[in-house]
Amino acid sequence: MSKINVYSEIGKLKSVLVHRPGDEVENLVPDLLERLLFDDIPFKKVAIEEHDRFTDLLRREGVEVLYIERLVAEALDQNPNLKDEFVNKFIKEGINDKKYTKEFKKYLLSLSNFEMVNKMIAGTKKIELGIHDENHYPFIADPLPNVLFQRDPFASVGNGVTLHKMWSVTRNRETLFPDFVFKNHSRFANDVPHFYEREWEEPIEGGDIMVLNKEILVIGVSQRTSMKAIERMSKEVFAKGTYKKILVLDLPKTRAFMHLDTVLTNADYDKFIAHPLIFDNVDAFKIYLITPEGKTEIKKSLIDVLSELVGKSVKIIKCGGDDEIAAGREQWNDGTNHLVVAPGKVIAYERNWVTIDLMEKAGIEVIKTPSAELSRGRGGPRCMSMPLWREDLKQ
Ligand SMILES: NC(=[NH2+])NCCC[C@H](N)C(=O)O
Repeated sequence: MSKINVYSEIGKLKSVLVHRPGDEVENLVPDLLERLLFDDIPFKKVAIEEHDRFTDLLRREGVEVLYIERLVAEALDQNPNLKDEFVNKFIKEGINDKKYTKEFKKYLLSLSNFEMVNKMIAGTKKIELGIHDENHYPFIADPLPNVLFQRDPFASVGNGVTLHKMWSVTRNRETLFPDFVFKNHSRFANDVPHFYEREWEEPIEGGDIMVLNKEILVIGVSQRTSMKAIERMSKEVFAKGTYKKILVLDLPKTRAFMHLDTVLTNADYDKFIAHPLIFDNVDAFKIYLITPEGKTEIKKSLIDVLSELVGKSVKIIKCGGDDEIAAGREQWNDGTNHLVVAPGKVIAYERNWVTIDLMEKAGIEVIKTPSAELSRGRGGPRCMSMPLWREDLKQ
């Protein structure tokens, strides 16, 4: 039996991967925010409460919630012989000053597997190891606050996964975790085809990958994902998967278009949520179709192309509606970024009430989840989750 089954964005969600926020959010200071790609410092206690609420809502929908930190620890428990190599790899990629390698390794190995994985995510300060030196940089290894966004380091595509080369140095270590889990955890090992590898050169992130159905993917070329990466991935999915077409949206390369899912998401067979930016910029981006025969530019409007691909006339719900202030505010707080739990049923940040109202009027059922602290990292319910199993769609 296959271990991953994600052939759409909307099929009933059965199993999802997340990360419960931990000490990493208390290892953020203003000077580090820009480099670590986190926009503010969340209040840890409330961020955890909000996240627990989010996962409770998922469980109520009958979804199995898995935690990346637990899966990595379990994979290490199951394969004690691989621990040394895993720790060496983490240190090699994460240590800020090689001269502390020995101390840092000794420290990590003194922890239980679960504590160690959480520590790798939380970051380690020099003072925790009793180190005081002339270099005032406080961390032996930086925190990884964006592990919260399990959408990005890998993506489930059909029965396989793409393991990503991340655009930023700060996020690249995050992919060590899913890479280890898919290769070694007994639930997945040797049974999940890889359509991309973290060692490959060109960047690609999961927020840009939309699984439209069994044969079509929609992928954004964005600040984070390059055309070359998509072309390389296309060869693998065409050869090893069920895929026949990739629709590529070549978006403007700005932070507002950080990932495709910050401006466009699917909510039902024929419904998408989009930010006005995507329509205001239609002339600024090109649309391509990649098939096994090659890449061609498509000179049609996005709505027409999507309607053709899903075989129905597509309706777009505008994030923030026609009020440009509401649109700007709600997109900033991930108003376009919903997790679909079943066709026409989504989990959304409750603060984005203008967009929620428009979705409800369009017949979408919206489950609201709190977001005062979670939204400070610039990611919504879709960014915080990676589906591992969705029921297949009745076409
Ligand atoms: N799929 C997404 N939109 N993820 C959002 C990631 C946000 C994160 N702070 C970053 O800059 O990488």
